[in-house]
Amino acid sequence: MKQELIRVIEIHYYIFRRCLYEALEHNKSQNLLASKIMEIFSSSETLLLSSFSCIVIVIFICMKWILFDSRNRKNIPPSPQKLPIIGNIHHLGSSPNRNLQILSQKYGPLILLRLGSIPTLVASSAEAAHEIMKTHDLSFCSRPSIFAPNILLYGSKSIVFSPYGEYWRRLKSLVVLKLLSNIRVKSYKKVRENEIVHMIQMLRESCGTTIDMGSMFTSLTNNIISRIALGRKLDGPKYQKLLREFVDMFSVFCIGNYFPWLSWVDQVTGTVRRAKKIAKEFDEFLESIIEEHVNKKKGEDANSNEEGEDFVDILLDLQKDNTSAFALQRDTLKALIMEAFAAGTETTQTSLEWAMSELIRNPRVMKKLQQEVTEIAQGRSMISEEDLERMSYLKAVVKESLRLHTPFPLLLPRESVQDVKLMGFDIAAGTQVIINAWAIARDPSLWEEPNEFRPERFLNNSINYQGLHFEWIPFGAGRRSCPGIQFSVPVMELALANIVYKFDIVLPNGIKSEDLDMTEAFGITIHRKSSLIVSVSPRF
Ligand code: HEM
Repeated sequence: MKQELIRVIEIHYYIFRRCLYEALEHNKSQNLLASKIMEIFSSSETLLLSSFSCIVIVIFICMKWILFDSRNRKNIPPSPQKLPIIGNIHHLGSSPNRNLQILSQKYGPLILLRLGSIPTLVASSAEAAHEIMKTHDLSFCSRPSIFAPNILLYGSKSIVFSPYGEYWRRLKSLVVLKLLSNIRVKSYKKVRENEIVHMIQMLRESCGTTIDMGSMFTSLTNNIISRIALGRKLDGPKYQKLLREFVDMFSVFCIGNYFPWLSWVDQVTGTVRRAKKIAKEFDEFLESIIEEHVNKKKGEDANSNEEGEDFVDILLDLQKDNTSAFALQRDTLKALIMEAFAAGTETTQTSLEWAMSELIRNPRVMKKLQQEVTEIAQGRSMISEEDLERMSYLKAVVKESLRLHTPFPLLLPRESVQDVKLMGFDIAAGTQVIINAWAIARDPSLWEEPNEFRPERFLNNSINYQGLHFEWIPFGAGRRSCPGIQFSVPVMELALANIVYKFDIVLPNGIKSEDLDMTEAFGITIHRKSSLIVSVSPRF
């Protein structure tokens, strides 16, 4: 090695001298200068100096060599073949959860993809999920910067897409303690029950004809969230449309999400303009709602709203609270309200639609559920939230449906904040992380007959919503887990219990229940591709 180094220095020094000589020789008029320079160059000090610079160059080369070698020695998770420029984007296809499941069967539970220019780790086993969201939760607790929330949520000022840090911590604890606490969510019981009565009325009116259950569940969840968040319903097709566009914007393809340096293309394609237009309209609407609340508070009749305080009321009070360590800016307030719509409506609506689809396709389960709710209701006109506690089969139905139809099949992307060793692999800081919760929930080594709808598997076991059992994580786990569980689960349970209690449900035009189309469509959530059109008839 030493000999080689000396030889390299000698050769470089010789070549350097030769080149200089040739270059100067070329220009005859500079001959004198050439010989002068060569003279200087041949002096012993210069020899020393140039030898030193050659050594520096060689050390630099060796360092690079060593570094490159150590990088090579790093244990990187397996990767399927990449295409030039796009990397592995083509592997996602139109059903990323299914396609990534297939890849994991070939390459193992941890795969490293390159989506455009973004290194992306995909985890597809309960063990990998446990390692990421529990053992190394702190290393994987950030979120990547994504186009839609940057525009729609005031530069990602809400919780979901905030990078990990003090701002996110304070905001999350504020929301968990003030907006989505157990007591607070219970206080909205009247709103939920009231909207369920309204939905049952719609179903009753549809008897003798058909009804689109998906649209009905959309109205139910929109009404509940808007009454709780804003104090009133989003009446009129204008706001319904705006809300639809707002939610849809989160699943629009943006080149900037894969190639940050190409985000200008999203300007050219009009995606940015469209998002800004929606954000502006939503902002104007929220401003008018906030003004309404401020004016109402001025004429303070504290309990004038019979539904109690809504989210805007609570947040405005927090804004005025000088004792709070966290100054709540107006944009943050609006981002939190928008987030409730973005995170809470489509997820709950989709879950309800899938649960109802599975009940229709599985008459045995439907019958068993109807027996349970009828027994507990004891002839009362409606099932109340208090009744739900005793409905263990209903709870199992909801959990089983969330297992087969995890609304966010890949959860929400995370990002590593530091280099970390994960199951023997080296994961670099800044790697995007996807957890295929859908694949885990259908893993045959964890679930018997995983593609069957069998609520019984959730009876008499301890799997709960808290994200402690990594084979079933529809709400995520760890620091970034969903704070909206207590908000959405009672809505799903109450809606399903009352529908199956009051009605028998069949598919129209004599379509057999087992022929119900269950094709999935991938968007912000995984939802039914076709509408769920049914006929209902009263049970008594
Ligand atoms: C069926 C209904 C719902 C499902 C399946 C669901 C699922 C999820 C999932 C998978 C995550 C990411 C967890 C992770 O990264 O580990 C999440 C985050 C979140 N969810 Fe939900 N969610 C639902 C309803 C709601 C509701 C009703 C709200 C609020 C009203 C809500 C607010 C949030 C927020 C704020 C976060 C971000 C947490 C963070 O980044 O720290 N979710 N949700």
